Amino acid sequence: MRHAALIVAAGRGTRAGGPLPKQWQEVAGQSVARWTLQAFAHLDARVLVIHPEDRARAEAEAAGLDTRIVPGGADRAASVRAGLEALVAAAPEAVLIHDVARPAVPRTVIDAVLGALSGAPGAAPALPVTDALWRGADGRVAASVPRDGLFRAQTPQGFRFRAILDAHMAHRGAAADDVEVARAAGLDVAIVPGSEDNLKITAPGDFARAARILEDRHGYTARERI
Ligand SMILES: Nc1ccn([C@@H]2O[C@H](COP(=O)(O)OP(=O)(O)OP(=O)(O)O)[C@@H](O)[C@H]2O)c(=O)n1
Ligand SMILES: C[C@](O)(CO)[C@H](O)COP(=O)(O)O
Repeated sequence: MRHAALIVAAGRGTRAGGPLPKQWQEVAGQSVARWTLQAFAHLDARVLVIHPEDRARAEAEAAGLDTRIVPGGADRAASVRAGLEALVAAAPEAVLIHDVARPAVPRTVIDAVLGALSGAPGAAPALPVTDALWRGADGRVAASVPRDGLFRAQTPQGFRFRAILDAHMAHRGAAADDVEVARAAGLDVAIVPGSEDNLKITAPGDFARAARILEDRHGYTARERI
């Protein structure tokens, strides 16, 4: 087996709100989690890391997508570690670590990350910051901040499997993402072009944005699909 997808889905989606954690809510006719798993259906293997209470729902959403489901941990890094450990026996050459909450990740982004791994042990998509940046204090602009060289990080963040497994096992403390863990272990991470479509559903308004992107891309509306 060559390329595996590790989808982290053990979060509770508190900022997004709603009756269920965001990954189990529906956008454009099916759950966020199913859209995300389908985006990686062409890879050789998939691991979905979940909260233990969500197993029945996860099994239903992953039906037919040849996905191993494993319990995650208290924070994102712990969930990634659980997913990496589940892949040890399969020993893929590369693993793409992705937020379940990014259901509209384009195929071009996935391909760019995989392609860049031939030249670096890590690769991740990002978008350059284009707006002016300020530091604020007490509701007032306190300073302008140079935006040169700043990027908005996305997932999937891809790595040679052994390298990121070792990096996660050695890592202590919190990490914003897997690039931070990789860099702490001395791994070089290439930046590849991200996409505005690859939004992370974080706040309630993001469901509608994700639905618009998926409906435009797939040529139907949620109503037609049902
Ligand atoms: N213990 C955790 C926490 C987060 N995640 C995953 O990490 C990704 C990015 O996290 P975020 O968007 O912050 O999701 P939540 O933690 O679910 O959101 P919130 O902070 O609003 O509760 C998500 O796919 C989430 O499911 C995870 O697998 N395990
Ligand atoms: C990994 C990540 O998606 C990169 O943008 C992000 O750091 C995780 O989400 P959070 O909102 O920072 O918890």
